[in-house]
Amino acid sequence: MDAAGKAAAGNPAGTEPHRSGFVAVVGRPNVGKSTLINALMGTQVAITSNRPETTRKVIRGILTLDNAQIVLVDTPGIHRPRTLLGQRLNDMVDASLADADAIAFLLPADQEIGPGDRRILSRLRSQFAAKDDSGAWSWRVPVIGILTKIDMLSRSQLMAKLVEIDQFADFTDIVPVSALDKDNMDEVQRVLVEALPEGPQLYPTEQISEESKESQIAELVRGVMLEELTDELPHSLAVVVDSIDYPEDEDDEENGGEGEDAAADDAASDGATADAAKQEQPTPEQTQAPRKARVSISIYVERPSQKPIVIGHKAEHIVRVKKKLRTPINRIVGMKSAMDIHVKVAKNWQSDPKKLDRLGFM
Ligand SMILES: Nc1nc2c(ncn2[C@@H]2O[C@H](COP(=O)(O)OP(=O)(O)OP(=O)(O)O)[C@@H](O)[C@H]2O)c(=O)[nH]1
Repeated sequence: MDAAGKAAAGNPAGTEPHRSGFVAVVGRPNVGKSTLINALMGTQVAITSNRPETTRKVIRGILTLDNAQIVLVDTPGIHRPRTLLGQRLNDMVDASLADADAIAFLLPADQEIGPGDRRILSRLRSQFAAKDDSGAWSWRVPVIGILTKIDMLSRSQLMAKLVEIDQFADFTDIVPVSALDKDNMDEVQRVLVEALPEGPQLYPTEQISEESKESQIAELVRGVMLEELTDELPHSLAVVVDSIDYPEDEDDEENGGEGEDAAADDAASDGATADAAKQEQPTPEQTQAPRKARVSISIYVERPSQKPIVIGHKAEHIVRVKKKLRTPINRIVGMKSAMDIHVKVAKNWQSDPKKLDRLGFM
């Protein structure tokens, strides 16, 4: 009996029980996890980019409906760890899977099922499935196969793809979707709700994310930076929001002083960063406008040679990041804000446990 059948059987009066729980969204890099979560949420909670492995933190979107609350756990791309960072990312995936009530396994319509998908499947099976006497796998939690990006397929290709996915794993259900075209989103939502156990609302209705303001801003800055950098820099970029100072905190001398020192350090190190530092100096307008929050952001690269690439000619990347993110950051901070962005070098941070801790990859 499916989840809906069970619910109806246990609920003779016919009123739908309230359901709630965690849905782990898994899939290989670039499969469309963030886009799907955003489309389900109807608001920007997870970053998207056309480059793989942009999702480095587990971000939860909390979707509150009349009959259910779905807590979406976005996972970093599951991949073979090559660095300590890779290992920690995989640990995060384990942690977000461990308390999952259901799993949404995303497979892209525009690519063949490949070794990456098989690796995820075997990992899910080892944690969530058992083989019965006949050799068939049965899941301990519902595992929904979601075929993403179906706008890229013709109708006949779609049918063939659904058959292929059906043969790939014993999914509890399979739903085709295009998050980009908002095609079949209602069905995804319905199937996810049905996969969840009965339970009360877990978070207040107005809460859409468990992320702190600092992490939300850091993710946004990182996403826009990756778009800016196209192919120039690999994923050796980490972003940390050091502080958000509201106007009443502005006379906190320690924070203000640190920001200026960092800008001065940047200026001293090379010409390109001097431009950026100039951009970072508060303008007279900023210093006279105390009703702005001050957001202090550090962007870490692994080598000094990467700094000018990140900053760009005449600090063009920094300027564009600020321009693109002004409105979303004002919204997160809750008032008008000014960004101080400093580009710093943390040598080999991807392999240094202490640096990883400091950069938030605990
Ligand atoms: N055509 C099409 N493209 C999509 C769709 N959903 C996502 N994409 C594109 O696929 C790319 C990757 O999407 P993301 O949502 O960032 O993928 P992700 O799985 O979160 O990626 P990682 O963070 O690397 O794990 C982006 O260029 C999206 O615009 C879709 O429904 N249709």
